[in-house]
Amino acid sequence: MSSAPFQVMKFGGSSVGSPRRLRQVIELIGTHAKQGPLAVVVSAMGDTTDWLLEAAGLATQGDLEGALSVVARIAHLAKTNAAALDPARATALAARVDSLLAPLRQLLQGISLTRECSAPSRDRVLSFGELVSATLLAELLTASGTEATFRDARQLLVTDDRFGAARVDGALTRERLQAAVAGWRASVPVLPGFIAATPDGRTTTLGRNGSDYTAALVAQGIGATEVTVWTDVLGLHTADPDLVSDAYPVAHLTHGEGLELAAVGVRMLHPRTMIPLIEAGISLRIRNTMHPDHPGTLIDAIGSRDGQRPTCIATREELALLGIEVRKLSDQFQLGERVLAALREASVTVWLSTQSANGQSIAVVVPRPDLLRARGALESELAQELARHEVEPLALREPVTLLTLVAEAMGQGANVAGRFFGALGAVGVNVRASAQGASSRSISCVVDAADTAIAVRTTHAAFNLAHQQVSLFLLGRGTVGGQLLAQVRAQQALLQDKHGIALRVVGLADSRRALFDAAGLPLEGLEERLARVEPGPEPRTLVPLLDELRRLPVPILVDCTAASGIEALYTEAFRRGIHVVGANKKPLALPWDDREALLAEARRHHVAYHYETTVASSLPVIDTLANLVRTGDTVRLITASLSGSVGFICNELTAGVPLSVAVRTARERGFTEPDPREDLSGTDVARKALILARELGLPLSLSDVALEPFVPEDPRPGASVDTFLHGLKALDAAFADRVARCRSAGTVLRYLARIDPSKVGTGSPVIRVGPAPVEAGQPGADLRGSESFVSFTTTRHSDFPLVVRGAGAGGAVTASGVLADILRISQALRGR
Ligand SMILES: NC(=O)C1=CN([C@@H]2O[C@H](COP(=O)(O)OP(=O)(O)OC[C@H]3O[C@@H](n4cnc5c(N)ncnc54)[C@H](O)[C@@H]3O)[C@@H](O)[C@H]2O)C=CC1
Ligand SMILES: N[C@@H](CC=O)C(=O)O
Repeated sequence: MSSAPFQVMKFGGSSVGSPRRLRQVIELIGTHAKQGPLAVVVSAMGDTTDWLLEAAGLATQGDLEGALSVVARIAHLAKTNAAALDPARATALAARVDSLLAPLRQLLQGISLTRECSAPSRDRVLSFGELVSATLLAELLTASGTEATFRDARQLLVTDDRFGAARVDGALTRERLQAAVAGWRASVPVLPGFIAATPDGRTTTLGRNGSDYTAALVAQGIGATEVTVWTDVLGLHTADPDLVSDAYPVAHLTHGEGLELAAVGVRMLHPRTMIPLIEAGISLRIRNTMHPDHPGTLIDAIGSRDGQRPTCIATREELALLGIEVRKLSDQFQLGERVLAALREASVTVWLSTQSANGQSIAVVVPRPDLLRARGALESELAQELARHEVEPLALREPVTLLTLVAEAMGQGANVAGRFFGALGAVGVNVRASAQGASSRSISCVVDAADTAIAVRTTHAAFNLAHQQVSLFLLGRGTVGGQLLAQVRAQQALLQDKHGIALRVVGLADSRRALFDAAGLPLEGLEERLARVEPGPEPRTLVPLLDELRRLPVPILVDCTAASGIEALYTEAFRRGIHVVGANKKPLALPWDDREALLAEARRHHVAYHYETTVASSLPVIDTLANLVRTGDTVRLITASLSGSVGFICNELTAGVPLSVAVRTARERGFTEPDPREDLSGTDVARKALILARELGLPLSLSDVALEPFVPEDPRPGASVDTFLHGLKALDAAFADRVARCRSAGTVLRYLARIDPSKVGTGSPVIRVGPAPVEAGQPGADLRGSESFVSFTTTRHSDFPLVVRGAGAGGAVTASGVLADILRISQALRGR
């Protein structure tokens, strides 16, 4: 017979709750039993424990019939499961279930007569769930070819008589288990979890996670090396997967981390379970019955094998925060000591307590259901001080959530607390209390319950995700917005894998409709989905959506509209800590004071406002200029062809294309503004030139620009774009003539901007925008298609101006510039 050490496997209620799961359990046990000695601990099937409580409750109310119908439900589940696994012996197994439950029926009858369910009776009632499942599992295993024997835990685990949460007599339990184990190698022992007995044989229960505790005690008693808890998840996750979709199973944890997580309320672990394992150096594995090949989580003395040490985020909800503060400075009160003693006396669990450095105030976090008791205990303890107004009335906050980060390396690096609180602060979560104790493995804080999901998601991302999540709210789904969506779709995976940036489009709006989902909008078919949204009332506001956006990681409002007045929305965004990336020039062409106020608002709230594409699309014009200025160069002159659309039209005209056709083509190719009159009037170029001049610090406004339009002003300004385009035919001949004159003079027609800072204070315009014949060989003469160019003559670049040149308009290039601005923000914020 093998002398190899035992393994212990524990199966929870869900693992044995249905024929399908039960079949997997039997297969698993069969496989593992062949590999070495095995002991099995099992919980009650499915919801049986809840049903038993229900039956006890009904019996206590005198409703025996109701109680017995619940027992029938329990019996039915057990019989159905057994019959499905061993149909040949279905009748015998059903009889077995009935005989096992017969004492329960009698017990409930007694309870219904006395209308009293004492704590010992309640424990006896509850014990039937595990007794039935362990008995059936042993029989089904044997029938399947794995020799197994039911072993009654009540003869092995000895406890005191605190019914409901009995305390185990470790020494006596170990003694009994050591004596029993010798007979366990020939046949797999199957023990009911959760139940034990007093030395005189009265049934007790072990409280929350009792079956895991049974498994740990059995493992310690029989000298096992490993306990596997089989459950329905892939292991212990970095955070509650219901709250964080990115949470992932942790491969390895140390015993210390496991204990810490158990202590702060991670449901899968309990401190009582961890202690025998730690004492005896036993590893704990958490694995999924449905995925037996997945290694799950291993918790042992070593922890991480590969340097990967994710931080687990644990939450404990349904708590209340009580604050007590002494009004005057005194060392008489011993406040903390008295508060904790009073709560202990009142049997109130304290999940967190934190005192001010001088001990004058203390905050305690208690279970919400115990709040009244806790409050009563404290008010009675401090009655005299409260009456004398030496202590402030108790401050109360509920519901709150305790959020704890656990990682072995937590205390070993600088700025863990900074990252933790910084991440929470960035999404507007107010930390109500915090504690980092002697343990270097955890740091906790208390947040309002309403903030639980955002707090967990944010800290999880800040500590665990190799990538930075970025939340985009896109305004505009036209030429630029549509291309941007396509580029995000195409680049998303690469950006996440190679650059650690996870772009998530959470909102999309056009001029009439909006879609928003904090979890991220699926990009496939998104524009079509927006188009199907019923338009909202006019005028509409997007501000409530900004309130949602601000709570997401790295929130960015992306403006791909040409809307006027949108600066009001930017201001609201800045105030909420939301960054803005804009292709829209209008907010930057506001009167000087308004533009300054807008930028100041962004600075005040420490958010970025990037607008590289407002001048010459994705060409690096603003960035280049900013670098020249920042590095101390002096810009003497800027000459530029700033309009990709008008540049394109000039080239088409030169090639003999009529003006009306050239404008239509420019529009079709996405080079023009939504209203091409903005281009042809020169207004769009004037805005761009103004944006550049202002980057130089010149406090100019649009009215300061000396502007000569490319096309004479439309005599019908209110006309539709189509009517305007149609009317352009009338100008075809004049433009053909203009171009011919240029050609015969050896020049090409261009539309240029000139910014000359030396003109400041001279009375001559600093900014000039207008058509100009350009001689061959001069900058701009050889521009092709929608090319733009900007030439900076500076102190350092005096002989040979610094020239930026390339496509200056178009949906795809502009969108790529917008995306680059988004990535600039994302990269700057990575790891924060
Ligand atoms: N097309 C180009 O080559 C370049 C364009 N830009 C700028 O990009 C912006 C967008 O241009 P396009 O995409 O060509 O325009 P577009 O007309 O194709 O699209 C504009 C979009 O904005 C939406 N919109 C309008 N007002 C809105 C509001 N208040 N809220 C939400 N959505 C609103 C419209 O419904 C439409 O979906 C403009 O400001 C333009 O100056 C900048 C550089 C180059
Ligand atoms: N209408 C603009 C597009 C970019 O701003 C242009 O043609 O330059």
